[in-house]
Amino acid sequence: MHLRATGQHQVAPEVMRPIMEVENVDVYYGDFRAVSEVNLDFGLNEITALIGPSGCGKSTILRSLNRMNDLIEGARVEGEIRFHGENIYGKDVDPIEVRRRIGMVFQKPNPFPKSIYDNIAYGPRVTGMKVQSMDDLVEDSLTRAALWDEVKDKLKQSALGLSGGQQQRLCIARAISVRPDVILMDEPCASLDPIATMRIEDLMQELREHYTIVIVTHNMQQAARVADRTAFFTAQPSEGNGDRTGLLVEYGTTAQIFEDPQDKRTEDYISGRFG
Ligand SMILES: Nc1ncnc2c1ncn2[C@@H]1O[C@H](COP(=O)(O)OP(=O)(O)OP(=O)(O)O)[C@@H](O)[C@H]1O
Repeated sequence: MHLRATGQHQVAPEVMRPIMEVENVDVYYGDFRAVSEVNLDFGLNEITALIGPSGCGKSTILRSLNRMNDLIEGARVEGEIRFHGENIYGKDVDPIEVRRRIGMVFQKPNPFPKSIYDNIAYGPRVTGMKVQSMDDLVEDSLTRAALWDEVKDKLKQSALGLSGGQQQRLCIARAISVRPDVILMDEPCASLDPIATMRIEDLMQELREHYTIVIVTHNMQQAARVADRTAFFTAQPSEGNGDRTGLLVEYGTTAQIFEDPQDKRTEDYISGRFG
């Protein structure tokens, strides 16, 4: 039995307008090759889901998209990842600027132990962004993250007093505040209840009007609901030392991946026979 793809993906254009291109990418942790030869484009204003069994390298690839892996000792990316045509690993590229333009939201909401207002204002301040009115920027970011109405009367209160779902929307607002083009989400709903999860999924559909989203999810129904395109990864023993290396098996529109998978490994995974 296949999951039916039910989300906005049905309108995914056949011809993608790529904003990011991943070309022949291998990612290593020391000598260990965690993922191998990934080729993948991300379409402008699309939601792309990365799915696959545990350990296949989804988070590793996601972190390489905004040079977050730079912060992990021993991590190394080979190949090219282009953003608006420019290699983000190029010699003169500032990784801080890369992370501003390609923001990230993590599995566990991680607001700063500061006020709601300061959580949003922090990024623009430390990056020296020119801001006409910080109040307006805070309101705009919280509105875009569908949180403004719930917090507008308590902006000076600690962000840690918010519910998990609100904290995650705050983290999305924080990512938005520095005006990124792309938002990477690493299992953003993993710690949330079904209602909070639904709010984030609805929010993602609103955000894709203005942003490109790449989401790692364990939840295939979620990929089927939200993503325009889906990439299925798996991990296979590599020759020699028995390590398992992640690889991209199949990439297509979400409808194609879930309803007409071309590779048996994809079919087995989405039909629950594996993983
Ligand atoms: N910081 C690290 N140092 C060394 N190895 C790592 C590190 N992070 C991940 N790995 C290894 O890289 C491989 C891919 O891990 P990764 O977390 O990217 O997979 P994943 O598909 O996101 O898994 P999960 O779904 O369980 O989160 C695994 O073998 C993992 O053990």
